[in-house]
Amino acid sequence: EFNQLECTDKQKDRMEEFFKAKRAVGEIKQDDLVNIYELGQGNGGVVYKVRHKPTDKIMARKIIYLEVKPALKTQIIRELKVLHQCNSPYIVGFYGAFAVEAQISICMEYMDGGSLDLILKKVMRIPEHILGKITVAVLRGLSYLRERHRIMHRDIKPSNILVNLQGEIKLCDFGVSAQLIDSTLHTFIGTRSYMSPERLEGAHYGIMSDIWSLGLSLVEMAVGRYPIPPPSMHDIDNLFKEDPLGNRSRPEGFGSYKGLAIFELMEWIVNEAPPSLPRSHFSSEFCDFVDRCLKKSTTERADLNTLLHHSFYKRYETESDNQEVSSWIRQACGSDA
Ligand SMILES: O=c1[nH]ccc2cc(O[C@H]3CCNC3)c(Cl)cc12
Repeated sequence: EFNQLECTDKQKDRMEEFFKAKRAVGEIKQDDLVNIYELGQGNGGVVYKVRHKPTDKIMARKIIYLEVKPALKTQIIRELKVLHQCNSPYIVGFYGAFAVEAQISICMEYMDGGSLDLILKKVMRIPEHILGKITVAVLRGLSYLRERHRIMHRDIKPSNILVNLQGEIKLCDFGVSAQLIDSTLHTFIGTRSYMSPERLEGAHYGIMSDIWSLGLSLVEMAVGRYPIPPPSMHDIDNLFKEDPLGNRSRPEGFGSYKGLAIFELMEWIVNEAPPSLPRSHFSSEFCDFVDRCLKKSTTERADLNTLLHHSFYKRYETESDNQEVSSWIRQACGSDA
């Protein structure tokens, strides 16, 4: 089910625990689930924290409303079954999927730390050593999807990277069902794009497009705001001005930052220079890592294997314990705001 070699003993134990819980749950029926509250929205669906009554198991349930012909709905459910084989410490667990009328439900492992976009809103910026651990998890998750399932993620961004209080970091919302992708392409709503220049131009795209999205996501989480158009040095000084009271309130004008309209953003990504990290606040390895991810030309951009040998990745791949991330997540979740 998953490559024994790549997992630490603790990761193996956790995977076995999940498989045990999944066997206890068995086939999920709509009437066995009760909604607790909404967790997030995205990719054409709403995600709820739910309880599976027969086992009292807490899960995340993504509901996608799709008015499609029954034949397509059956195809989507069949394609989603591949998720039963997606077992990795870096991919969020899958309990099952089912369809009722125009609703498709995807039931997944609940991650009690939430998604990184919501955490970012609370903590303003994510420190470099945490971003190093996030980079390791994302690259390993992308490698797993490519090596074992020959798929790319298609939607790498902070809101699709989930964390839990044990310090685990996992990917969700990757495009496993071709039909579901086709059926929800028109539902794009959003004010930002993590799509690579080649994808925005309608050219062929693949895993290299995920690498661009990772680079852009890392710059956003490091600086604390969506990095297009790139913040000026003045903006950076403002963003990093440690408030004397050390409180978390954002500098004035931050919240009211008027971003570009989505089309202008896409034009900027295609026509202007890519964003980069200010060397004044980050290590040269980190700056170099994101520069290699954010090359506009796919031939210059680093591929997955190059990044797995990059000094920034190497610096964080050794520590296998989640303790450091766990305590950071706990203080982030605990922080008021
Ligand atoms: O706990 C979760 N487990 C699985 C999935 C999931 C998805 C979530 O949000 C979606 C919507 C925005 N991006 C991902 C959120 Cl906020 C949480 C979870």
